[in-house]
Amino acid sequence: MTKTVLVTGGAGYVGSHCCKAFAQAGWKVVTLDNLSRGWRDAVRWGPLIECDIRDEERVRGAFNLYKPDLVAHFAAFAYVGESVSDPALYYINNTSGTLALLESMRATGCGHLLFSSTCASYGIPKAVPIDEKHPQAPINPYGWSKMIIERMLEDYCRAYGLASVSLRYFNAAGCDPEGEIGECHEPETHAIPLVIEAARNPDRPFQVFGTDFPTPDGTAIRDYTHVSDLARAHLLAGEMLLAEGGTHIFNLGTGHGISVFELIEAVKRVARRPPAIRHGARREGDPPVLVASYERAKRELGWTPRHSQIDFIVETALRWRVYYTPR
Ligand SMILES: NC(=O)c1ccc[n+]([C@@H]2O[C@H](COP(=O)([O-])OP(=O)(O)OC[C@H]3O[C@@H](n4cnc5c(N)ncnc54)[C@H](O)[C@@H]3O)[C@@H](O)[C@H]2O)c1
Ligand SMILES: O=c1ccn([C@@H]2O[C@H](COP(=O)(O)OP(=O)(O)O[C@H]3O[C@H](CO)[C@H](O)[C@H](O)[C@H]3O)[C@@H](O)[C@H]2O)c(=O)[nH]1
Repeated sequence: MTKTVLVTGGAGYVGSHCCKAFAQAGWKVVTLDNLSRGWRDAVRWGPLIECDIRDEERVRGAFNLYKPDLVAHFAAFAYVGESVSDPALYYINNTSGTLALLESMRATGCGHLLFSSTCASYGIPKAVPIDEKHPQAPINPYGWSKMIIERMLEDYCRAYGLASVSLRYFNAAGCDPEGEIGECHEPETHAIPLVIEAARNPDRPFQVFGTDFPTPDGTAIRDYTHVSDLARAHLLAGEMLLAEGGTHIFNLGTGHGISVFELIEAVKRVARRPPAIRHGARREGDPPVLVASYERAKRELGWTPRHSQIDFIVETALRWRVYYTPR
């Protein structure tokens, strides 16, 4: 029988790629998004319910109508800097919003959830690669707003039987290889789209946030993971969850770090143009190195990244930027 997934935040970057992956695997997909930071035209694989996750009456109506087997919960705000200047926004939208969603699930008998967590919940790592047993010590309200949700999910499992998987993404990167959807944040703060922009437009140079990190080339190292690989992990996690239940946590990364200078070189190679660059100060709260161990996802989900070579990430992001961006 066809299974149904309700995707909160499905009009956003990672959520829309997941909608595509589930639809391609034969699932019925329903998106629930208030379009506060998402895009109507990214919703291509099923209906859009334009609604806030905190609007419990309408959310419960959607659950009663579509009777989803699984919820994939992406809806959140995700700007670290904004979370520092306006933490209330993050605790209200992310943490309290998720609590409202959990209550709607409980009221309507939906018992399976995939949750977008983040490597930001680890804070400054004590050792890399980071595995799931590494202590969580967020250094900003965004990370806290997500870590508290992981805790809620454990308690909801113990008391009410809610089954969940928290997926701690490292840096989501790249765009749909078929060019149907891509990354559109406004404002864009992520490194890859900004370096690409700097290669296309010398008037918009890319500012390197810190060249004095304790790394081989002095710039910060991140684990860029192709968004289509993340999407496939959600599908595998959803199937596992329906079969096994329980509370699970998985890192999603590649185990391979790329420095900001290496990223700039990759864009130069792929775009065949040198991006305009400025060297700037470190951004507050940026750890020097964030690299995942994804051994648990490999072992328990059978997941390994397939599309996360940096040149392919840049190629797909560039293709989207050139052909598909204007909205
Ligand atoms: N992009 C990354 O590198 C990254 C890394 C780690 C974790 N995450 C997490 O993954 C998820 C998706 O991130 P993204 O980059 O796709 O963000 P995004 O902003 O592109 O998408 C988020 C979507 O959620 C919607 N939304 C926000 N608040 C809502 C609410 N209250 N009700 C209904 N819809 C709401 C927005 O309109 C948007 O469409 C987030 O939870 C984020 O914290 C992202
Ligand atoms: O203009 C810029 C933007 C970024 N960077 C650098 O590029 C790297 C990647 O930065 P991003 O902003 O693309 O990504 P982050 O690693 O800061 O953030 C990602 O990981 C976070 C957890 O730390 C959150 O989960 C967030 O949602 C997710 O995008 C960092 O070293 C950053 O300092 C620059 O040098 N210049």
